[in-house]
Amino acid sequence: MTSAREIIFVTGNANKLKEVKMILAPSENEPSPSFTIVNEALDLEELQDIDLEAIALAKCKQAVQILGPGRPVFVEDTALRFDEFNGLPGAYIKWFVKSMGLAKIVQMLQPFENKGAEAVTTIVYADGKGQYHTFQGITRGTIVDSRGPTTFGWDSIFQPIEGKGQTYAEMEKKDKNLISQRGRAFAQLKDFLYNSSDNQ
Ligand SMILES: O=c1nc[nH]c2c1ncn2[C@H]1C[C@H](O)[C@@H](COP(=O)(O)OP(=O)(O)OP(=O)(O)O)O1
Ligand SMILES: [Mg+2]
Repeated sequence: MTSAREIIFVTGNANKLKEVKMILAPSENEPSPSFTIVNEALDLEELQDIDLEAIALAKCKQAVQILGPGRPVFVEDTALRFDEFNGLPGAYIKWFVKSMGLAKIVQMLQPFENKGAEAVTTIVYADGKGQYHTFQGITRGTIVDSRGPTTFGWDSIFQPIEGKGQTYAEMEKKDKNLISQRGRAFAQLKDFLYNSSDNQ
């Protein structure tokens, strides 16, 4: 048996890595894929932009520059867009969580009736042959008072519409992955990596 091709996931976020490894793993009846995922925890610069694809592409190009052009690599950027704020904080949500904390983020929406939000994960995969491929997943939800463990970003204040009234933080990982923006984006990358003939 030949050794599996390595694909590098550049992220400094251990929670993302854990979810992505679960999502990309073969399901029960699927044969093992011809690749393995390895992690590089590089701290990439992130473009200041509203355009989520532009942010993820710039992040991926930087990873390619650091790791070398011949190595397959992907990055993802995850945004939380409030309807009332026309999509902000968006990609800046990381800095809101870090600087303000979850309770004040919830309070920002207190004057408004509309607590609707969408979570968006944008992946850019560089195939090691000079091509960049983009995938995106979106999940709609509501911003609520924090419920559940606060171990992963804004998981405890985001209640997806499709769930059973639980926040992401209250859900089992496998259930979150079934409906989450990350689950949806990586299902597309999984399909691409498992099935695309020029990826063997
Ligand atoms: O499913 C999620 N549920 C709750 N919170 C989440 C989720 N996914 C990302 N997050 C948080 C992490 C970070 O505070 C921000 C995204 O920022 P983002 O730049 O994409 O992530 P990061 O800097 O932590 O890792 P990376 O090294 O991959 O850029 O939202
Ligand atoms: Mg980041």
